[in-house]
Amino acid sequence: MAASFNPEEARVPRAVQMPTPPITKFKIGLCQLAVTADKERNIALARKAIEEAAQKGAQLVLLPEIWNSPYSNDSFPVYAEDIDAGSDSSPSTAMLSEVARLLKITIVGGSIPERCLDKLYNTCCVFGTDGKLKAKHRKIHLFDIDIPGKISFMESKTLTAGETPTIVDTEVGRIGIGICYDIQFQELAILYAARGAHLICYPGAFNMTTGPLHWELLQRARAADNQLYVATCSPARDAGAGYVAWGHSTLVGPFGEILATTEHEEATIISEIDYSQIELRRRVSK
Ligand SMILES: NC(=O)CCC(=O)C(=O)O
Repeated sequence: MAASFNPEEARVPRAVQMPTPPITKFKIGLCQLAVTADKERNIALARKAIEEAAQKGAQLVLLPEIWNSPYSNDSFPVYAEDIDAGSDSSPSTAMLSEVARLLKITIVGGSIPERCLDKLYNTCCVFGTDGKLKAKHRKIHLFDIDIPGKISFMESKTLTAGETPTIVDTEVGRIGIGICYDIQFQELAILYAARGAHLICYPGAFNMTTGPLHWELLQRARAADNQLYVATCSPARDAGAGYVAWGHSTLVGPFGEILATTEHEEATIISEIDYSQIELRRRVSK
């Protein structure tokens, strides 16, 4: 006998009570950076892009996954920084801290390879308007892929997986953090929504195989399912790199709508976030 299905019993309330954000409307800047093998240049370029975004009114700036180093297992150990050992050991995060403080903006600092004791992580640092480190997210789901003739990459060859979700209260609302492949795991986004996130930021470097298939789809799905904002930021595409990034940094609203996006070249997107849209979304479709 077929089991009967009662949609009323099956229905789970989706609308989660969210905390009142400190600000309802603000501009976000997504800096799609051209990453090179020259770390100092990468840091200088990131600084310039952040300053330009802030000049255009961005109160929150998001950087790409692995923006200070080429995205490769050979590079991760060479470019890795000890974030907890202070600014001398981590010029990349020292720069982020300084610009966040000087410009009084919140920075979700993409990710860099992090060295901690004998381990390496793919780590995102969040800085508040006072320049203080508010949170550190270590990529939980390492990207191991092998599609014959298309793409093969094993982050787990050099990196260790993070163990904890990261949700942080900032001057621009409650933000959940995921790094790239973390976006494939809906349960992480559900958890952030359940904990009252207004926005999930995913620095990410999808590639020429999975980018066209999944990048936009996943961002819109995470935003629409959880009725919140999703922001992503990729490195710009370098067709000559060992790993070719898809680009297409994007902001998606709580209805699953694309609010702003770009192609694959170096670019900074400035777009508005309006958290009253989350309430509206949750009122119209409980
Ligand atoms: N850097 C990454 O985690 C890439 C993830 C990706 O491309 C995917 O398909 O997922």
